[in-house]
Amino acid sequence: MTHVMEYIKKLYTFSGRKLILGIAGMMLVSLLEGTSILLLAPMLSLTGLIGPTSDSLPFLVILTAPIMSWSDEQKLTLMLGIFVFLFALQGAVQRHLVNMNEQIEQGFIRHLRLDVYESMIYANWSFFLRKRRSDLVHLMTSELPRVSYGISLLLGLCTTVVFTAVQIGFALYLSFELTAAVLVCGIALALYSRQFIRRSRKIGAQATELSQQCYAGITDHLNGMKDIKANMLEIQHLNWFQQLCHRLEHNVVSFTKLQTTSQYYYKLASAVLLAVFAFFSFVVFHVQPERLMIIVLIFSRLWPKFTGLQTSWEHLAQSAPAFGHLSAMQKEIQNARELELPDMNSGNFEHTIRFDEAIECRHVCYRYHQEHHVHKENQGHQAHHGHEHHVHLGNHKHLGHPSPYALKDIHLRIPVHTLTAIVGKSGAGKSTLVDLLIGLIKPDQGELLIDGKPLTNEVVYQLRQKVSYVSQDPFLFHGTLLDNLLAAAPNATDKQIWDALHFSAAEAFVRKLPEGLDTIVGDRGIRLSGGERQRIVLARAILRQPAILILDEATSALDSENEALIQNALMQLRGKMTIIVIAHRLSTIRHADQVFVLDGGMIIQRGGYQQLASEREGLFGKLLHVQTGTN
Ligand SMILES: Nc1ncnc2c1ncn2[C@@H]1O[C@H](COP(=O)(O)OP(=O)(O)OP(=O)(O)O)[C@@H](O)[C@H]1O
Repeated sequence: MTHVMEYIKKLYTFSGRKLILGIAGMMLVSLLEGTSILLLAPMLSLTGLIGPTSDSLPFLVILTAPIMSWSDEQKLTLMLGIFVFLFALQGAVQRHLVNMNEQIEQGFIRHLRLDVYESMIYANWSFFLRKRRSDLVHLMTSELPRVSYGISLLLGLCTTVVFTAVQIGFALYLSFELTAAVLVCGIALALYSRQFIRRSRKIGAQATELSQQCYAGITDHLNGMKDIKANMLEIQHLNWFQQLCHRLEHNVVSFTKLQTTSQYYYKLASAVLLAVFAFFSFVVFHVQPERLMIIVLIFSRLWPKFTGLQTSWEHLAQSAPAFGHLSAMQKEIQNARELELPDMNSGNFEHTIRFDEAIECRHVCYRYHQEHHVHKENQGHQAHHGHEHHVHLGNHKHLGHPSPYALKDIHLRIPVHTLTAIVGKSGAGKSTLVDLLIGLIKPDQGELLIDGKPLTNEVVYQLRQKVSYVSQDPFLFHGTLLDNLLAAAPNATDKQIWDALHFSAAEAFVRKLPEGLDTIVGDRGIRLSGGERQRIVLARAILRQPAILILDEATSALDSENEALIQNALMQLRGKMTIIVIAHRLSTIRHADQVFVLDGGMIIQRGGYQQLASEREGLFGKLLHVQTGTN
């Protein structure tokens, strides 16, 4: 419950006085309701249902003294009038408070949701490398609503506690001994019911784990649907999902069973207690009927409150693991925060880097942390066998041996307005080097310089503002072609858009589409071919008019004709833009000003294309030989 307390504090910080006001208001409502119940006694007395009450209910004497001379009819009218007034007032105040509480609750949830999303979006890239995307989706769409529900329960619980306390006060006034006896029984039952709370928490923890697995599995399956279908793996995935569904079902049913059991105990206790009280009141204490009637009335209102408190508490305990999970994730996300994003459009934003000389790497080393590998293994287990998934929260926890260096002693200089090519075998470290050049990951050793100045946290966003990066796995979101293009440059004109499409050799195919720029591209651009997707993403990159254009295997899916068109377009940008190209097809980098050849995370060759091509014993020469078949 520590995490629940943490969020109560946050709620108080967020809502401030309103929260206290809400609780105070609820006290007033309880008071009004209590008073209106007390009024039942004089009413019953007036109607003759119960006898004279002066001895047993002293407050009646005080209440009825000023109207003693009135006729019974007048007294009853007044009593009924007050009764209706109190109930109406109580209803109105309650209505207002319920609305206010809902506003507090929803406002807090909005604040929480935005806070998590904002921290997530500003978390560094390393965070995303070690986290499963589905876990983040799960957090936002499943755990947050559970926390929201928990907060709503908590507010309800506060209200019920206040309400019950006030009613206990009235009951104590009416009959101290009997109310005390009810309280002792209530407390005894609550203590006995602690086991239900413990079990609720356990069920809640299971619910978190199962729903996390469900999100992860479904995401994996949907992402790999083509492979699943093509390799006829449907049955395996269906079996896995069936098992998970059984566990989810069992989880929910167990919680309902637990709740109905505890409610049954409370009901049973209520009947037994009422019978025992009635018996002792009549036979042993000889309590007058009117007092007994009021006590029964209060008991029948008080006991359901106890039951309600128990039920809410169990629900809260069931949601508590979601609070714990959210809290841990929030801390981890906060720790991974890259830096505050400056307001680029504000007049105060100062561009301290100009990038008019070069980007340099000086003796840079980098390695992915070992936990990534562990994480990858877990993903497989989790998706297919439902094994428990251990997530390391807070500070990085390194398991096993450190992973090998993905980059070792990288020393290079990329002058502005040149075309630089990075080549090497698969896994050589090319993409890692590019991630490093744009500050997505930070070197473990060595440094990165822009125009001779270190690339610090403060300037990394300035650098990225100047970069357009086309990754190996280009991303298009579900929307029209135009939406996707405008995402990068919202103010681009029609001409700029068509120029960019022309540049990326996409103009012809877009013009042929029946819907043109209004064509919906589907999830991740699934309705386009691989090559079409690459060309649209390239157009989008150009539309930003970047100072640095980075193409990571950006034309790998293109036919030679379209690739040649793009090569020509890139040639025209030479001298105007800094271009960094990662390519497997060496023919595409023939015009590069300089080439770096990577192997095992190290630069093993560097120089001009022709120079490297002539070094036949070098890796570049060998790769070229394999690709062109020349000697
Ligand atoms: N997220 C990651 N976690 C752990 N190791 C990684 C991660 N990404 C890459 N690696 C490892 O770092 C090394 C370099 O990978 P990188 O992706 O930079 O190679 P690459 O030269 O771009 O390969 P390719 O040409 O196949 O894209 C590889 O050994 C790879 O297994």
